[in-house]
Amino acid sequence: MKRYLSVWAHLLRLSWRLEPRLTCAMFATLTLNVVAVAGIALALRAIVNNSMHGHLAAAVVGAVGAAAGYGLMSVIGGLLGNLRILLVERVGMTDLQEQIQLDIATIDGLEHLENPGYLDRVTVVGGAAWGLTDGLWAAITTVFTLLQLAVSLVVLGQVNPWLVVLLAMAAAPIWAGQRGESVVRAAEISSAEQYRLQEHLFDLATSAGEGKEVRVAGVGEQLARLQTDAWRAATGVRGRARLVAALWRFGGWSVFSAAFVGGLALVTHQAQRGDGSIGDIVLMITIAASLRQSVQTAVSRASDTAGAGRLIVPYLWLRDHAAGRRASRGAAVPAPDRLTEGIDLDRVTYTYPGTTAPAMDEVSLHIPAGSVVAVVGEYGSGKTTLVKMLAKFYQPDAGTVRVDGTSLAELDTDSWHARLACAFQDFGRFHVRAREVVGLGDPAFLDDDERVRAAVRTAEAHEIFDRMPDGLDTQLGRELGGIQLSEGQWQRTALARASMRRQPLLFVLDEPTASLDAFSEHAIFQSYMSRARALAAETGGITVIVSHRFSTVTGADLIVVLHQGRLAEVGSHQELLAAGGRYAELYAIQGNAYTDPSPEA
Ligand SMILES: Nc1ncnc2c1ncn2[C@@H]1O[C@H](COP(=O)(O)OP(=O)(O)OP(=O)(O)O)[C@@H](O)[C@H]1O
Repeated sequence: MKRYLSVWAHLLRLSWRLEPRLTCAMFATLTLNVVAVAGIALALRAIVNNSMHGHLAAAVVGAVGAAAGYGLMSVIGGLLGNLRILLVERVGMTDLQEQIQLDIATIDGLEHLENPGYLDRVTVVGGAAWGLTDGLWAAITTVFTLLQLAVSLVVLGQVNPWLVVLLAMAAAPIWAGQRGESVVRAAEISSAEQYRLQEHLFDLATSAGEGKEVRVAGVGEQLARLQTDAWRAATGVRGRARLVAALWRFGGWSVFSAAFVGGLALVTHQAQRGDGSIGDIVLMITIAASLRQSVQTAVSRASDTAGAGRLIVPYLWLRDHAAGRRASRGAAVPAPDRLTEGIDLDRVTYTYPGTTAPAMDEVSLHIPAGSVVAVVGEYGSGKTTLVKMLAKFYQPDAGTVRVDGTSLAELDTDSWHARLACAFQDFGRFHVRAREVVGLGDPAFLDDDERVRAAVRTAEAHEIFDRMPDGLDTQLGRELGGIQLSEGQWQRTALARASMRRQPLLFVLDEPTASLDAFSEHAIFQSYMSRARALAAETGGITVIVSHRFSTVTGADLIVVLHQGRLAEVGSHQELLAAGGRYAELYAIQGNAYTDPSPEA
């Protein structure tokens, strides 16, 4: 509870710091709302009683008070809603959202983005800024609405203590409404499958992709019939549930109306007996009419507060996780200027969270400075995991990765990342301008068009960029009104991005040509081989190429063969062929597959 309150307190301080005037206006409006209803009711009573007793001046004062109260009431509702939205937009969606995004984007490693247990929380908290800030104002509004109810009850209680029962009765329509809603929700859940089915059938019948098969098979009519049946089944269940919900609401309102009539009779009787006044009747009607709305507001804002409470747990988890990761960095050693020895893996073992088999199993390997290393192996043998380990995206469960003798765990992550250049298999498709899609590879040179163009040339991507309608200003991605690229073209943009850093200590190409044709692949490997040699001479930088196609990596200094997370073999192409082991076998199979015409062909 203390930690929950600390989050609300933090958000309130944030609101005060960023938007002091809006925050004050919000509190002022809430305070006016507390007294408005009771004030109007008292003013109306004063008008009636004073008019009846001929006190004209006092009746006029009451009328002015009532008019002011009604004026206030008519703006307060809209004002509260608008102020709330403004505060959420200007505080939650700016500062808090930025802080959440920063935490997610700067946590060391990838576990929080890959491990399903973490990912669920990251997904929730990633979109939580609105709900959290709104939750603060929901909690404050709940408190003020309860105060408003308390004031109204005190005023009613003065007329007749039994009228306090009206409050409980005002909750009846709300309770019955919620019962009805839960019936509708249950019906929606039970008919969700039929509903999804009819949506799916509709998509099948109307989309271009499946439309081809639908026409060839001639099943258009059947699909339309099935879709209608599924629609009827889903809406039938939902329609009946809405009817039940309407009955619940009717029942709830009947209870409140009965209590209202009872209250009216009581106050009227009191007035007839001379214990009360006609003004009391007007006062009671005014307050009772607003009771249901106030209870409704208190209930719905309290439930919004509880809803936001569910966001607090993942939000606090993210804050703690990010802080813990930052603290565990310790006194980090900066990355070296150049590599002299190289990178060593010493019995490195790693199992992905939530899995049982290690993706890297006691891998020991020396990668000399300045070398070109090819990592090969079947699907799922651990190639990408190895390069991610070198990039310090994961901490080994056991064993150590050393860079020129310093454990990667001790190296400052940011400074190591600043000396990496990577084109990953699951490359990013950034919907930004052409200049940025490449320049983001080295933000320090984002606006350096010459450097961007050089990276484009290195990635052999100039043909794509030359054809862009607005050159480097071209927007990419159709959703943003930009041009659409093919998979191969997106991959080239990733390669160009990875080519922005001129002097990386580690240059990773993880299946950089998987979406490209054989001709492009050959040209790219030639280009990157000579770049790797230049890099080796300048900084002792290592180039790691992951590939399925053995024929493309024969020129590497060192070929690392992985099998089920273990190091199967390591050596040069010639050494591995001579050894006649797994590499030689797989190389022969791939060679035959490319050269032998298949019998069916
Ligand atoms: N994020 C992850 N969470 C859980 N398991 C993972 C994750 N990434 C990879 N794995 C598992 O780890 C093993 C090694 O995967 P990895 O991607 O390193 O293999 P790979 O050799 O690069 O495969 P491919 O050639 O298909 O890219 C596989 O069994 C894979 O299913």
